[in-house]
Amino acid sequence: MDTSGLDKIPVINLSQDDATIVNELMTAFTIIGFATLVNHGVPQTLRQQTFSASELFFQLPLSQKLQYQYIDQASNRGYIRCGSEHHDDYLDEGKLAETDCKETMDIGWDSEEGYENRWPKELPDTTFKNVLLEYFETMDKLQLRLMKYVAMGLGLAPDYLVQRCNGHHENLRLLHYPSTNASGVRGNAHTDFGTLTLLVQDQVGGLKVQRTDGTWINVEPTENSIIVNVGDMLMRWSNDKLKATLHKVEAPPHHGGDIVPERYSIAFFCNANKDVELKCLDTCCNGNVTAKYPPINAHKYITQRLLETINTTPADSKEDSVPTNNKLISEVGNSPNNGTSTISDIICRVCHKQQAKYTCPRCERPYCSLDCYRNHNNSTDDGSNEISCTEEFYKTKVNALLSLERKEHELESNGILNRHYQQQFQGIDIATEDNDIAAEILAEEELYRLWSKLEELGEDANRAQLEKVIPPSLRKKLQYDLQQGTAQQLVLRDWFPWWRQQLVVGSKGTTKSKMEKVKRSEPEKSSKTLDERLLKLQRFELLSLGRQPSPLLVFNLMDILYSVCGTLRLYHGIANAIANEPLEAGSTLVTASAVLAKDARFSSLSEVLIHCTSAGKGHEGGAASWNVLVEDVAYLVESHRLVGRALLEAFDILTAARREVKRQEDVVDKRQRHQEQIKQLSALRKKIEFFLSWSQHPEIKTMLKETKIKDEILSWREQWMKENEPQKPISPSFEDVL
Ligand SMILES: O=C(O)CCC(=O)C(=O)O
Ligand SMILES: [Fe+2]
Repeated sequence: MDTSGLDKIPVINLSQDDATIVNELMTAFTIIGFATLVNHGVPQTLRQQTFSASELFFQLPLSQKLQYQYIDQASNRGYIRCGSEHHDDYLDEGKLAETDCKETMDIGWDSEEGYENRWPKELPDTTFKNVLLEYFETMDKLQLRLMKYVAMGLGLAPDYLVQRCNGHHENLRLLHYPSTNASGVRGNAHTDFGTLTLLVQDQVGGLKVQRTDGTWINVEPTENSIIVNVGDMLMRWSNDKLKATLHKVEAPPHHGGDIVPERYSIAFFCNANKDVELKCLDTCCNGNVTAKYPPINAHKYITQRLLETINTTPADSKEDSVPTNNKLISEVGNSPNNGTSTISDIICRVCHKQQAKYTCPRCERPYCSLDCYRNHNNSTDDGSNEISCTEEFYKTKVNALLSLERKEHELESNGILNRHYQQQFQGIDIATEDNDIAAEILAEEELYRLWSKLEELGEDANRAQLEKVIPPSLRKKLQYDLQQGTAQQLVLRDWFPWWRQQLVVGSKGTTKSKMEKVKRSEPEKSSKTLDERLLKLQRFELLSLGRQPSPLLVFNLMDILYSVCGTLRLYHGIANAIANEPLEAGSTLVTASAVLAKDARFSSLSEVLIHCTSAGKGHEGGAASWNVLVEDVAYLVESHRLVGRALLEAFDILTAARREVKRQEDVVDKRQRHQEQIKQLSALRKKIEFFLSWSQHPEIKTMLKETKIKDEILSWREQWMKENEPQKPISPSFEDVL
């Protein structure tokens, strides 16, 4: 329906009779997806107390707020600093993505098992935690009341949606938009993800809702009203009958001076229960109306949307870094050196800090350094937001090239498949054939030039075309480079060990090594479904014939984790390991763990750690030295979720390796050997499964949390390093990359 004539969003009085409310609400939701609620029953004092709580929190120094930082999208709780959220889907044509100019604090249902709200110790419960919990409950009641009306309006039983939205799968978000010297966007245009959002705003204003003709309606602040809007989840559920409308926050035009004041708002995002399958409601797809969206699990949907939006690792490793959005004047309570930097067109459009020196040949985005070049993503011209530049693209190209090379080599070498692709290049004697060229590693600029040539070819380039673009001499160089790992590092997406991400987030006073500078972490598939997968694990008692879990197993677990960390580092994460080198990754994983490879048993901390100091051999050419990996293990073992994730990734690597062996079985006549490998891999998977279910046993969870195992490992490591010659990393080049 055309809303170009609409100049304000409808106001609905909730003290009317139900039938009238249903009618008005449905009209508002089907036309514009927004309404202003009055007489809603939420006490004015509670609203004021909640705003005061929010102010108290955001006025804390940044260093303190960062102690309560958002950890991950599955938990969806904690503080997110300015510049961490982006909404690239709805950019105006030709506009570059900018992060939102707001900081937020997210609070979930306080009694949810496995997730904890990050209550700031600096603020008394009476003025913060208790107030927010009361607000949470009050808003929950209001949303359930509204869901009843929505169900009635959609022709469903009144409690149909209530029953599916009463699981406290909600998220109370405090928002603070710091003062700014620039007019323009403070929060980019977006639709909300959930069912309904209940929003209250202070008197500064700036919220705008899009009309069908692309213009915007101002949502003026009014005392004591609540704005409600439809989110994508409800839009999908209702098959687009109810509209999730684009909205954004802009700095108001002027406020008597150059500086636009800070703004506070409070959003209560409501979602369907975690286990709800979101599929078109029966009353919304009948007759000749078909469902527009495929069914999806509610929790998965939200987590996925959050992953696309929130970057949990912006400049967080550096407390005092300038926020990525250039418009900030100051973050309240922050040091004055968080000041403005006026942007000109030649400021790097990736980090927004340095002067831009180069322009991406593909998207013409100015950037300052190789790092920024690697990190820049850009929406395509048609706004479809595919990652069209950088590593994804190059990776596809190089993979295409590699697979051609592979095929050829396989034929030449009589179908030998079970080999690392780097080994395949040994068939070509680079050093003797073309010594001069091969000896030097392909310069980065040269690689980029090559990439852009490849790009011109398009996705379906055939071998002849590739050969034309990549002359034989250059191919040798590229192969050599791949062999050396240099090109691989260029083509692989930056990967940062996810367990270290938590380290940067959490622990104050930890010595920060070079590795801990945060890079973009891998939003891995497995992490999205981590909790679902952990919950599905067989109970430990069932696997171990009713025996109680032995706490001594933790030493064997450490040996496995040591190997998992080394493998993931070496292969730049699970996604890459599985997609490109499942067999090699599987074999690294197994050989570097004495428990997996030799069924070894460790019975004390020092026994396993001494083993680790020498187990680097298992990671020949590996990604990090033993002391880094031992530190990795220390950070993993204190959380059953992190242990669970690491083991699940080990499990996935073994599964992928097994799949690869099976695939080869079809091609190569080596059935018996392959059958044995498959058996071994299956047995190893079982072993990992055993450790998985052990690590999620309630007693073990508590043990991991409460014992000082992390500290013991770290102090053992310090001591060992003092007493023994500090060992050099096995492969410093990988460390440098990290
Ligand atoms: O701050 C506001 O007024 C709007 C916030 C918003 O739209 C959101 O967080 O989804
Ligand atoms: Fe929103």
